[in-house]
Amino acid sequence: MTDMHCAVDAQAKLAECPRWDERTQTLYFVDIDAFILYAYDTKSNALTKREFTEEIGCFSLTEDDGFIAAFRSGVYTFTDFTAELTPYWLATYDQKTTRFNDGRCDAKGRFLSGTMYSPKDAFNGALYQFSHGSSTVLDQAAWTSNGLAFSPDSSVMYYSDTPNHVVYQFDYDINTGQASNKRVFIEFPRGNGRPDGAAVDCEGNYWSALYQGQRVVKISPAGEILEEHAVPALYPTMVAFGGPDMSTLFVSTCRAAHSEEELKTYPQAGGIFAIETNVKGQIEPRFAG
Ligand SMILES: O=C(O)[C@H](O)[C@@H](O)[C@H](O)[C@H](O)CS(=O)(=O)O
Repeated sequence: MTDMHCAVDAQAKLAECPRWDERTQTLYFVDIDAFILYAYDTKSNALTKREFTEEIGCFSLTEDDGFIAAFRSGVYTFTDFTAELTPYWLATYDQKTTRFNDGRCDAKGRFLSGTMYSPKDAFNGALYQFSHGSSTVLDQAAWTSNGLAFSPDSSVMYYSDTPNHVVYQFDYDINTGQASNKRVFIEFPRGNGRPDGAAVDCEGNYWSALYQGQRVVKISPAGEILEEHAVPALYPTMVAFGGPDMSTLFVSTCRAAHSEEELKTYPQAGGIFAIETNVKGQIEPRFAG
């Protein structure tokens, strides 16, 4: 396996939600705190951006090549990279303390996204599910919703609460969208990184970006750490599989959390890094409406 290299030197405040478009070989990602959605065309190396007026936490592509995205004020759709936003679900939570953070679609095209409750004095972070105009709260017991991912057969849903250093598993019924039997999948010791964004490969392994842990870990479905990969930044935030054969692992990173002294060691923090793996990732499901 090759070392991790910088694929996009974005210098982002908080790069997150890398998402591979297999149809166009484009890597999309956000800079949450700069209110930006980026598109990196891997064929031309062109990087384009769209600026919004609030934090964009995460997004999924749609079946008709549009976007559904979760912001601070709610969930919106847009038909292409530059199209105007159409409200899908407006926040019922307190926007002064809460915003959407991590999310993705399940295999039936339902969009799920969890919220980040910044005061961290109550477990107000919730996991929402959106489909055909309706919304459902699947869980409400987190500080920072993160690490949402699904097993290849959709029978297991993963969901992390970053500041509490834990990743949960749920049983997931892809036909009904119901999640049940919440249990701890893995807990990480304090002081050496905490589970941020994640992806599951085609073999069912859970790849987790360890925020403040300077690495990505590959974890078996049974919860055994199989591999660790160092990241040239202290704060990896999320991973995504992509590339011509879906075996490239992209890793987004946060720049703003580094000190000026740390940035001398990690000058490309805030970038998107990449490493070739010996497994294939799942193609991301698209929002069905
Ligand atoms: O990258 C993310 O998912 C969050 O937006 C980050 O801010 C990060 O996960 C969060 O800050 C971690 S924690 O809440 O400080 O533990």
